[in-house]
Amino acid sequence: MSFVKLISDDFVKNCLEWKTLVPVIEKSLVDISIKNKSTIQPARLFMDIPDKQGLFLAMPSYSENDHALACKLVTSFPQNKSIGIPSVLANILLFDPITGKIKAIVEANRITAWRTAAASAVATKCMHKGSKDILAILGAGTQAESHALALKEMFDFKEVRIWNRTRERAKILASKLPFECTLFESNEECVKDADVICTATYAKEPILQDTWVKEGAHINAIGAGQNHHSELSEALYRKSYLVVDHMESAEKELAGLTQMGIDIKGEIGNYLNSSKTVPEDVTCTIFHNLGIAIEDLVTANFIYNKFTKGQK
Ligand SMILES: NC(=O)C1=CN([C@@H]2O[C@H](COP(=O)(O)OP(=O)(O)OC[C@H]3O[C@@H](n4cnc5c(N)ncnc54)[C@H](O)[C@@H]3O)[C@@H](O)[C@H]2O)C=CC1
Ligand SMILES: O=C(O)C1=NCCCC1
Repeated sequence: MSFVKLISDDFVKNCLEWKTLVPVIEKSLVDISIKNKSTIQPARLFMDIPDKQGLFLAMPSYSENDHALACKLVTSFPQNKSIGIPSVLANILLFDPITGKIKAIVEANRITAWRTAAASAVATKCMHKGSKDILAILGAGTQAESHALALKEMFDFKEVRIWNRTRERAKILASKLPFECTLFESNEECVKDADVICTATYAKEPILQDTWVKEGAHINAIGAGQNHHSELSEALYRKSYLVVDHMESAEKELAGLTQMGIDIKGEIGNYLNSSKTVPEDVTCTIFHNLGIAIEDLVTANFIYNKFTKGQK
């Protein structure tokens, strides 16, 4: 008799480190940009839960190369924070890719935080060739934390800045990080002269304006859910070079942007494998990190392999 394996966030925590995860995520981003049937990932399903301002997402994917079939089920309930529960809660179901039989449920709160930040790190390395002295993070939640950790580890920024709507949360995040951070009262001051900016909030109105961002800066836009483009001002999009993780998802989730005539230049995988390059004369670069299922699949598969090895 075989049982479904249950793999907890505590186990995941002990398996993940940036230097091993980042290349795994990079490869998955390249794989998904190769349009053949060996890597499959449809645009995800969003279900609104309006009375709770919540979202339920189903994110299936398949990779022949990784010999893996998975579906992440994830909820986003921003109000959870007020009762001490993470806003984003996720589980990944892993299936046997030959029979379709379920083999594991991997708790994926940590995976979601880390794979997203790993994708931003990959995009930053690929799209931003300028200096990496100042990192500014807007937001102080789970994603802000993983982004601060990943980007500091990968690029050794001299200064890490944090702005949050409520300063108390920014203070809590700063106290958890294993390096010094500077806290800002104003988002405008926080991003001034920053080389790399990450936006990781639930803001429904822009928290980042074009006039605040220095020429040549790179922005990783992470937050906001179904309407994924509300953190950055329209003018900032218009003056920037915009790349996404997955075109098919962006056509759906960033439809608001394309309807305004803002051009999505391509998928990060095409830049990673050098079939496209970011022109040198662009004012700013934006990576729209929507978050894609293939990143969850490769990370969960990596964890599963560690888990089953440990059981032998
Ligand atoms: N791109 C991706 O792959 C992923 C994106 N997300 C998105 O990232 C964002 C942050 O998620 P978590 O860090 O998990 O949530 P969290 O609840 O841990 O942190 C949210 C942060 O946003 C701030 N915030 C909330 N409402 C705001 C507003 N109206 N204006 C300015 N700041 C506001 C809060 O103070 C907090 O610092 C969300 O929009 C979420 O949907 C989350 C997971 C994956
Ligand atoms: O990719 C994910 O996972 C999520 N993306 C946006 C909303 C919360 C979860």
